[in-house]
Amino acid sequence: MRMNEPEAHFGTVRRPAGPVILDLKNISLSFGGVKALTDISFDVRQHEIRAIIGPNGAGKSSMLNVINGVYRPQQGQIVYRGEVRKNMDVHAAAKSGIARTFQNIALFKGMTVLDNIMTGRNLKMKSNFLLQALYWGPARREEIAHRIKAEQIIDFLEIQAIRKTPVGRLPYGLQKRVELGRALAAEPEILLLDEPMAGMNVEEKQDMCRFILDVNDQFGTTIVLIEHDMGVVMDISDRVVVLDYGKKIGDGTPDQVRGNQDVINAYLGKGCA
Ligand SMILES: Nc1ncnc2c1ncn2[C@@H]1O[C@H](COP(=O)(O)OP(=O)(O)OP(=O)(O)O)[C@@H](O)[C@H]1O
Repeated sequence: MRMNEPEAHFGTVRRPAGPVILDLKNISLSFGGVKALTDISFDVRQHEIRAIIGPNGAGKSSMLNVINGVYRPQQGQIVYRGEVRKNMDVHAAAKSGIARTFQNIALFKGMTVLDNIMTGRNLKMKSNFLLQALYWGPARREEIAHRIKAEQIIDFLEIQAIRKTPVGRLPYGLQKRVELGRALAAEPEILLLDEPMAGMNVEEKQDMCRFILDVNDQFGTTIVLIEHDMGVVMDISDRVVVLDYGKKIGDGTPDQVRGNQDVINAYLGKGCA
């Protein structure tokens, strides 16, 4: 639907998707006797918004955890930016430009919004611990540069008014926005979002949709997201992959997936369309 030509969404014009940036080939992952993923293959194109959907326990979070190196699949291959990734761990994934948010917010609740977003810059910091502790010379200049970047993200996400507020005091929807900000602070090439709208009211969902589309459009960030709200998924995604019991049962544009009988059956069977 939106692979080759930009379309208007929430008032923005989408940039066209580029070449394949992430290729997942025949991924299988088990936990003891539980098969979380069985022979899953799909790819992600540069700049696209790629959704992973499926009923509870389908393997969606496991898939994200494979992509960012939390889990190592027993079988299969991951090709990122044309290179087969071996022994990927979370740190290596983050360093190579893959950032994520979590289903349950993972922020430092006692710290301010600004400080939480600054933690997202850690991987970009070059000066050593001693220089940072002394706040001297290069460390000071670096800190200032990182703060400027953090402030730009705060402006982009329209959270200037709460930049000094401890995150734990914020309503849930704003905490989710701060979490997005922290992931953006790493300037990722691929952003993995695990249920970015979970627990939000309609207005908060609309805001989050707009920010996801703006991130994708203005920074060119490739986005892979898990989301249960079908309206949102079908509205903002370029392509959707559907999992059920750890197997892939559908893959295509929102229209193709909507008309896929296996997908309809899986959702009707679980009663959560
Ligand atoms: N760390 C783990 N140890 C054991 N089993 C796990 C682990 N993580 C996931 N599983 C199992 O793998 C399967 C897929 O789980 P996963 O959380 O990936 O599904 P999901 O589609 O994200 O579900 P939900 O929508 O409920 O979050 C489930 O049967 C789950 O119990």
